Amino acid sequence: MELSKLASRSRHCGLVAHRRSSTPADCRSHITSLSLTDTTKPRSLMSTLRHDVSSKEGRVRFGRGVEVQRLVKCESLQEGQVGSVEEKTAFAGRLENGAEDSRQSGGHDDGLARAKLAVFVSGGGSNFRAIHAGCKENAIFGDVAYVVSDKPGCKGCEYAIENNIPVLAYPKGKHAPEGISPTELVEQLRGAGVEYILLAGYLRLLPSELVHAYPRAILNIHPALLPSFGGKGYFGMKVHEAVIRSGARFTGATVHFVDEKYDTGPILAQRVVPVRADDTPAELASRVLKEEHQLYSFAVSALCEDRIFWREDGVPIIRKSWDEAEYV
Ligand SMILES: Nc1nc2c(c(=O)[nH]1)N[C@@H](CN(C=O)c1ccc(C(=O)N[C@@H](CCC(=O)O)C(=O)O)cc1)CN2
Ligand SMILES: NCC(=O)N[C@@H]1O[C@H](COP(=O)([O-])[O-])[C@@H](O)[C@H]1O
Repeated sequence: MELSKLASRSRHCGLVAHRRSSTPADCRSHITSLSLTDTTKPRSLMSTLRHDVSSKEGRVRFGRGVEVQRLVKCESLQEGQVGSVEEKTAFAGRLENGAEDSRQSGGHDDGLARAKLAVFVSGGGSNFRAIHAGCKENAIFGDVAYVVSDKPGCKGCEYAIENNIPVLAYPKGKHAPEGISPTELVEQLRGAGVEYILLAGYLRLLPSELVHAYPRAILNIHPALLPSFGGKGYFGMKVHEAVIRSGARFTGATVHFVDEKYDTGPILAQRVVPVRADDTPAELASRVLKEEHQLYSFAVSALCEDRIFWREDGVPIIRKSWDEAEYV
């Protein structure tokens, strides 16, 4: 799709090219537009771009749908040197057939579609309920399309059913004899157009098929400051018991992207919670849980609005707005 056509359809087509002080002030920039086919995958497009924009200069980000990234070259620079660029990008894939009326896009005036979410739970589901409330109040530009659980009788699943959200049982087990296979799980979620997966107190290891099917699109909330107090065996009250036993003066909550192992994926956001000398695990858990609800909603809101960019070293960072990074 030609850039000009896309520009007319998306509000995100404003180009923001920041010149570094080292770049000659007389730098004139011209835009090299990229023609784009609908089948272009953001990743291949970005890797194509990346070799054009030297890694120290370019910051690329992955959003939903197909991204159009414009390469700004400063002609007055030395041959081969590229001025630093930080560009807004446009997302062809999420535009709703040129939706003009912002109401069609759930209150956002840029014609983008709300993200479809799947939330994985195993217990009470308070983080899930906080996310769901955020979606209903439009604090999160998304909708919970599915709940997945290894314990379909848990309170989180009861809440889903009360709110007409379909529940999938995964994996098959004593609490879920009707559980589906990893392949069926991927097919169901992909088939329903789910774009992001949110683990919220889910206590099983996600299968690698799912992790690979959703690169940079699965988040987890952990009730401690990773990488401390994480990994196999660290879940629920066990985490807070370990924190208190260790004598740590601070704990907190972590939102991270999910990889194939427990709690080792890239950290996206954290909040600190002081530990009190006389804390019981339950008292500490309660204070941390309050922070989790706020932090997770904040992070999921950024995810659904494509306000996460990835630093060259692989650290994801939330943008408070298009022009301002917020390292939380
Ligand atoms: N592929 C991934 N799957 C999951 C991750 C992850 O980071 N990558 N995070 C966990 C959530 N989690 C911590 O945040 C976590 C959950 C459970 C365990 C654990 O030790 N589980 C026990 C079984 C517990 C039970 O079934 O009652 C175990 O595996 O022996 C550690 C960390 C969710 N999945
Ligand atoms: N390692 C995973 C883990 O311990 N997750 C934790 O389980 C609790 C679930 O509460 P919820 O079901 O009320 O959201 C939350 O504190 C969450 O951080």
